[in-house]
Amino acid sequence: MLLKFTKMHGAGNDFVVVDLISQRCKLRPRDIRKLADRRFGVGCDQVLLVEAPGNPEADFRYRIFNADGGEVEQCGNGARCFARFVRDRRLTSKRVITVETASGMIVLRVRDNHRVEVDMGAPVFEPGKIPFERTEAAQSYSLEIEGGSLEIGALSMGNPHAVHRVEEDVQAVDLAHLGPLVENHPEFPQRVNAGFMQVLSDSEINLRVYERGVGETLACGTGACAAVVYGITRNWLQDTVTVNLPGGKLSVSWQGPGQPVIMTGPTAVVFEGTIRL
Ligand SMILES: N[C@H](CCC[C@H](N)C(=O)O)C(=O)O
Repeated sequence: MLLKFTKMHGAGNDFVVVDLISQRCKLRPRDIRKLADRRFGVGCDQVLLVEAPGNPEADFRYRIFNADGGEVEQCGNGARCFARFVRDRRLTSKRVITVETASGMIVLRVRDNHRVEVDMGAPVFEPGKIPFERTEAAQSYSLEIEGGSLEIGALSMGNPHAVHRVEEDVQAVDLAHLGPLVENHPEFPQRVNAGFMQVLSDSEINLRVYERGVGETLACGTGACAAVVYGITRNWLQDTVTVNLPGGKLSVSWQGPGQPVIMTGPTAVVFEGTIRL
């Protein structure tokens, strides 16, 4: 089977985007893994599928698959690239695009210079909905790791996040060692994205994310949202924050519980291609 795709990235978090409206084909997990494979395929952190909506309120359905082939609920950097992709391919001329995802509806607003603003919806703190095996929601939790403990915030942005504040330079964190220990911690039954943030001021953080199903990525949109929400709940941050990630900067705003998290950032098209699956 020949499949047309577009390679894109949002602040270095890279994607293979496939229009399944114009091309009718069924992708199995092994096809997703091949698309994402950086040697035997195209190579990306996530594969994004563009489909016709099931919900009449939505313009499109947006499905997200990690490089390991697993389908996930949300991808913030991918949502921005999704908006650019559907307009570049003339699937819509709208600048405000409503999209159906596995974790609910999100709204994409196309801004200038290929930047896109995403209403990511409200964060969820109930442990059972993250999911995180604790009985009570708390501002922070002590996670037992290798005989020690890590203080984390835990919340869902549609997908699960654990965020730890480091006092030192975030570049000094041994993410290759700590990341998988958090990602696969038994108290996160669907695994978790592990964020490590360094607070520079009440309006700027450095962040690195070891993503569930991928490993460390150059940027994580939902991870940036989760880190800012955690920082605001701990009174370390005010309501609009610049998030410096290894691959670029995102702007994240949140006005408090029950309110949506608004994330704005860049999109880039790298190349278009056809792959034989
Ligand atoms: N690895 C994430 C999905 C992609 C999230 C990230 N790329 C973003 O921009 O939000 C998960 O398993 O929940």
